[in-house]
Amino acid sequence: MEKQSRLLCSELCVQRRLYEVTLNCAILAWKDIQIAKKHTGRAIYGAVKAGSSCVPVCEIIAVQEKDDDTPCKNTGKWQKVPQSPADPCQHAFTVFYVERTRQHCWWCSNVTFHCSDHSLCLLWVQTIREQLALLNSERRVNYYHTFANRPKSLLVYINPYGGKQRGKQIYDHKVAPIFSRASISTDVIVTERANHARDHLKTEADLKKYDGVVCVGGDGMFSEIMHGLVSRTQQEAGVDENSMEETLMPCGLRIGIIPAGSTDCICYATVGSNDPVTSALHIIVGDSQAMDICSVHNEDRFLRYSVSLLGYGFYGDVLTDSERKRWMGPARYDISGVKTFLSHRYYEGTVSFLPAEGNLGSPRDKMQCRTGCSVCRQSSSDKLVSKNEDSVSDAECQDTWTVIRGKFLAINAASMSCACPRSPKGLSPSAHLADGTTDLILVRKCSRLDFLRHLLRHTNKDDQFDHSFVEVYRVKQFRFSPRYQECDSEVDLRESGVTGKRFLSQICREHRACGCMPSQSNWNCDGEILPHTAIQVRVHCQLIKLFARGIEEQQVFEDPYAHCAI
Ligand SMILES: Nc1ncnc2c1ncn2[C@@H]1O[C@H](COP(=O)(O)OP(=O)(O)OP(=O)(O)O)[C@@H](O)[C@H]1O
Repeated sequence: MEKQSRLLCSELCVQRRLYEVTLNCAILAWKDIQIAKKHTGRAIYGAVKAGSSCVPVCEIIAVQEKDDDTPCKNTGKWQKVPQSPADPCQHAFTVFYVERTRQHCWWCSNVTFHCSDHSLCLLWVQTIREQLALLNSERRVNYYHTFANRPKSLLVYINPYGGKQRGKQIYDHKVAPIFSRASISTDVIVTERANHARDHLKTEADLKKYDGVVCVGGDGMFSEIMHGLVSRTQQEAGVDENSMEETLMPCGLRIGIIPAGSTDCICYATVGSNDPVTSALHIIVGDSQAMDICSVHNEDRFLRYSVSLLGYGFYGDVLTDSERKRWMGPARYDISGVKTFLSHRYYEGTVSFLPAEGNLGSPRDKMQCRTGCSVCRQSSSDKLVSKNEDSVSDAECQDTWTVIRGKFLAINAASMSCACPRSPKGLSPSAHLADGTTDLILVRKCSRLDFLRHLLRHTNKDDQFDHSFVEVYRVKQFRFSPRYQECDSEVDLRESGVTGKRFLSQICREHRACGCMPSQSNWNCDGEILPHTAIQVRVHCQLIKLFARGIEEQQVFEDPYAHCAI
């Protein structure tokens, strides 16, 4: 690692012990002078070992000069302000910074440095602020990651009814105070109805005023925001969303997710936790994680975008059933899951897909998408090259489509691992967030016991694809058509939201041969039911960016002082 030249180095007090405090453009480090004399061992980042600690400048949230008459931050108690000019605690400044805790969670820690000289105190505050300001004017790389600009102004949408209906409380108590500490200005809109945020983003919002959009809610709320932003971007670029062939325009604004829903899968897959403070800190430090989006069409009609799961058969049926049990709360997913499993329905149809080529790995290569993922980085540079060279488009590769007909218990397309606390590995553990592909998983008709074995493997270490009745492909596009084509009356029923008994009885009337087994399932598109079963799906590489950095690997840090050129 390249050594950085020192900007400041002073002897300052922390809790009345003398520390050598050093700042360079990458790191702020402080070392207990007495302890350091005794120990020469290596220190672990973020932990106070052998009396030394450090924090990367890009993870400093703010620095504040401490008023003499405020309570001491470190003890929370009021302390007498020393009068003697020689008192080393007379002037102080506090640095707020990111500290990692358990399981990818972050929290806002702080340390207060004291000194006797006011001008020295001011110099430290000013120099740290200058370094933070530089983060906005240049892209910096820390140990693992390139940082984009920190946001200064955000548009925040809060769903007050998501999850346990605590969205507003979570934002007001946990997020707003740290945004304000980091001097981020916000315009907050508490939604009044479903699709309020989507419609506002699509038509009204003055997006030029903001550096990002924040969604406080669950996956459904995120989907609203993503649809609003993607559609607005296409409108402004004159791109027709109904045309499958059009290349969609990437969105300029990043999206932050403050988790306040029931499942918060997208947040979990992109940050590694569903903790609101962690997400707020990722927003403040200006993280940037690109993400693919699938467009879903029926013929020449755009239906929806998807970022996580498109599921037909099992997951479609679970969602359809659970929608009728909304009054049960989150328990409905378990009940509908068991019911759907016991009904053991299979569906006939044809799946065609365009396989991913090149260095995009395979769904079974056990390469997990993590911060700075090399597969996603490669896709990003491939995307740039193909844009510049106008290379072979997917449309010219028509002859490589693969066609599979059969009876399926489930057809799933996972554009990310879909890991969540219930299924820590997710539906496709090696799926990538931003490689321009989706993992198409076909579970063919099999016995109930075999299907149960497959489902259980989502929760243990065994390979869930290692069954004769499961196939998995990494694809760029796919199509599905059910064996029994849907008639207009079925689509009308779905679109008008009439589901349940009436819908099933309609199908059973039309396909008497199947007894009470419906001939078609529904597509579950990121938790929404699609009105059509015959769909065409195309993955758009890195169409949006989130204020996230993907899931960080277990950290092994080097000696912070190695970077300080001390
Ligand atoms: N003010 C509102 N009133 C009613 N519904 C709303 C409102 N604002 C947003 N919604 C809708 O509520 C739905 C569910 O919200 P959200 O995703 O935040 O929570 P959830 O469903 O509990 O969590 P998850 O999606 O993670 O399971 C979203 O689809 C969104 O469109």
